[in-house]
Amino acid sequence: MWRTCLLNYRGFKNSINIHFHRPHHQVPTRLKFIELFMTESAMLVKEGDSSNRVRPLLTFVLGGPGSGKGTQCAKIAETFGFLHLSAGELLRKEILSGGENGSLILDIIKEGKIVPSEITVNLILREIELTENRKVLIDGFPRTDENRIAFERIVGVGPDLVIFFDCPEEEMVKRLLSRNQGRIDDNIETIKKRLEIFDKLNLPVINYYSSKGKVHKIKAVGTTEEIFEKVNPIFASLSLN
Ligand SMILES: Nc1ncnc2c1ncn2[C@@H]1O[C@H](COP(=O)(O)OP(=O)(O)OP(=O)(O)O)[C@@H](O)[C@H]1O
Ligand SMILES: O=c1ccn([C@@H]2O[C@H](COP(=O)(O)O)[C@@H](O)[C@H]2O)c(=O)[nH]1
Ligand SMILES: [Mg+2]
Repeated sequence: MWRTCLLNYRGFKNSINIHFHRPHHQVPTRLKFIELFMTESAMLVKEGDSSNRVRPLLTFVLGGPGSGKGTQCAKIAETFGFLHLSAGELLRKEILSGGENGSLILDIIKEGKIVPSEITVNLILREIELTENRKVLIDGFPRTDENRIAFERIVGVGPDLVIFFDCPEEEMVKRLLSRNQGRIDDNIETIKKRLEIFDKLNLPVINYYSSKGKVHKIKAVGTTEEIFEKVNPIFASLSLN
């Protein structure tokens, strides 16, 4: 049995209808996902409801270890209804679930190094495929230019915006050493390595997105609430409904 799907693509100037015709049993999630992601500004237009984005609004949230990415993402998610995906958390879950890459991931995290892109991108992709939420925060990814390129290759698009929490090293170290969540990488030896990797590999990613005009840099000092006061207007100014 064949099925015809209609996608109304609304660009900045024009609107076109795209018809997909394919066997009913061949509607795999990945294909659906590629369709959904085929364009930066694709919108599914239901009659009387233009608020239903096809492609999720993607936000990358970056910053050094302990800069407060997770803390602020939780507040953004709660206030603005985003799905919060922490790449580090997905990798830690993969270790705990005894997945096939678990021991490799554990060894890499202990050293503060970066997990191969394919593994992380596929974990993120799986979560995006599972959710109906069209507003997604990706916390702590991409960590390297290679991560960034792999994401764009596999997913087909980049972020709509990037938040960069800029925090002094000594503040980050202080926060990490008092986090007390039993993380294997929250010890001073691994923290030093994570900071080095951040400077060497993650700052170039931030610079890349800055050159594209996508980065909102937030000075991440002060209380959680003070920092959120700087974050809030960025999301409040987006048309999220
Ligand atoms: N503004 C703040 N002032 C003081 N402590 C904070 C602040 N924001 C977060 N923290 C605390 O600092 C620690 C690190 O914060 P968080 O986990 O949000 O950082 P992160 O950027 O996600 O770190 P990582 O990269 O290691 O996952 C946590 O214990 C958190 O409660
Ligand atoms: O995209 C990613 C994200 C994380 N890692 C590894 O996990 C740890 C912890 O990440 P947090 O964001 O601090 O929770 C990080 O130091 C890396 O080792 C990764 O490889 N790729
Ligand atoms: Mg975190």
